[in-house]
Amino acid sequence: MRKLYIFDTTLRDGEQSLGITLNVHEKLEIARQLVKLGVDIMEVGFPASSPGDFESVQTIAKEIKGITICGLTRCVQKDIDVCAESLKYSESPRIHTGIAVSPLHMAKKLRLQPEQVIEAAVAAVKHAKKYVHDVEFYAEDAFRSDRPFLAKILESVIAAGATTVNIPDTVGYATPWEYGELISFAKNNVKNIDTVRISVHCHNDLGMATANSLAGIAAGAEQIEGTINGIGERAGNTSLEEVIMAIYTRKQQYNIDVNINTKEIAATSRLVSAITGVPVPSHKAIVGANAFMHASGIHQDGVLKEKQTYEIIEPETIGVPRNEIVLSARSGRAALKHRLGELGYTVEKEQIDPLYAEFLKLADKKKEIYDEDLHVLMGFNVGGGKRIQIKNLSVVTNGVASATATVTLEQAGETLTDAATGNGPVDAVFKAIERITGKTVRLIDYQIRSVSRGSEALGTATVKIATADHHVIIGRGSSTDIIESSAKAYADALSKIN
Ligand SMILES: CC(=O)SCCNC(=O)CCNC(=O)[C@H](O)C(C)(C)COP(=O)(O)OP(=O)(O)OC[C@H]1O[C@@H](n2cnc3c(N)ncnc32)[C@H](O)[C@@H]1OP(=O)(O)O
Ligand SMILES: CC(C)C(=O)C(=O)O
Repeated sequence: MRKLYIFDTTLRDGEQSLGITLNVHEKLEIARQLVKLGVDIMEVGFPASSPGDFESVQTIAKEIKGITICGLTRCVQKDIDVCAESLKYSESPRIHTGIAVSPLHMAKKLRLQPEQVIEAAVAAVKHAKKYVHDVEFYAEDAFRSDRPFLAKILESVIAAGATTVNIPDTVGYATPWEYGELISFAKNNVKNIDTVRISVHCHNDLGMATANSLAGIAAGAEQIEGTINGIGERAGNTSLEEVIMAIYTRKQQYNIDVNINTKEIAATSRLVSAITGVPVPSHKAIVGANAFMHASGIHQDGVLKEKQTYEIIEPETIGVPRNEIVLSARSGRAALKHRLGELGYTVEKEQIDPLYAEFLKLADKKKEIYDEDLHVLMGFNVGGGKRIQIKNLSVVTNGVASATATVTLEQAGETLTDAATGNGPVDAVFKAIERITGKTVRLIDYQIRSVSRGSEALGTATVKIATADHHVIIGRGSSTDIIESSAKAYADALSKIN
């Protein structure tokens, strides 16, 4: 069976999604989960882009072992030097360098002649080879390139030492049959292509990234690049979980396999969504909340008679266990621990009592506790070591555009109370928290959404703030009361300011 290499770029191209900036701790947490998932290569940043990204790549290169760690560069010597420096401690470093190859990009963006582009590409690959053996070359906007020129530049970089060639559909313009043809073209027309690995990298502008990637794989590509939940520049990248499960589910027919621990897919998707603040649509393939729900009578009847009538993937395969026990305020620690275990959480002995207390508080407000509630409970209340914790709050609204909030919070072991007015309840709460903590920030974004089911569904608030030195920080908080969620989210964000 042919092996397909999985190249995850959640921490590079995924982070290029509008509004996402991850700090080193957040990137490291996702990187650790990607190891559990079993990806073959992870691209973790563009080290020359900022000192923060350099630090993230360097930290991941130091901490994450047993997997290839990759950094992106332009065909610019300084980018490559910085990238090599950031990857210095990796056991298996890869430099991913490249340049645009379409007539449009070369003429209008790079303002270079095609021959100059080839020179820059060859020089970059040779320069990267001075540092690492494993050099991937990307031919940006390859889908809109002139094919003879594409063949020429790929031959040149292979001769210069590239070990993988990436043939992207940078702007998501291809259709599956055309993208398959592009990969076949490269296989049949580029000298020595069989000495390197071909990689596919697709964007989702026309909603075809997964289909195009599969067409590329069918045409002979050995590596697929994508992101968890499909996040990325503009309409996003190929969703890795979709390609992985398409290959996994149909491996007998296509004779291709992936070396992925599929049981970690749901957990990885949840973590990426929680850390980036980008929600997963409920109908999203594989990881959407409804992906394994059967709503209409004929389907339910079919599934009860034989699961396979409407189920092509068993939810357990991606780490979503079937639920046979109902959790409520009448459940005990054993049932709670059992279900959390099924959902993939390890609960230490000393965690169970505080966790159970939180569980009961929630269960008293809700009839039934769903898995989504448990994920929130685990994410926000256990082992988080949050330094600012909301203890109490009350809000009085005085007309349509004015409110007064009184907040009590715990910060560094002290319990503090203050009040503030604002142009609405949430604004007043945020101002009261700022007064107590003495931290003044700029609110860039604020969102609230329901994350569970039932009449008292949990609302999760996500706030994005910018500090005076322009660091962007995301905070989250959940409660059945949306003002409390908002307060918790704000406190969570302020807790992360150094
Ligand atoms: C398709 C992709 O996803 S590519 C990856 C995108 N990622 C990023 O852009 C990372 C974040 N970017 C950055 O931090 C900055 O843009 C930097 C550090 C890379 C460059 O910053 P600056 O030096 O200020 O350049 P700026 O961004 O204004 O313009 C890009 C320059 O690189 C050139 N360039 C673009 N791509 C390449 C390339 N692959 N190889 C060589 N040169 C390139 C452009 O032509 C332009 O050159 P010019 O200034 O001579 O016109
Ligand atoms: C940098 C390259 C690989 C890229 O992201 C693209 O072409 O979309």
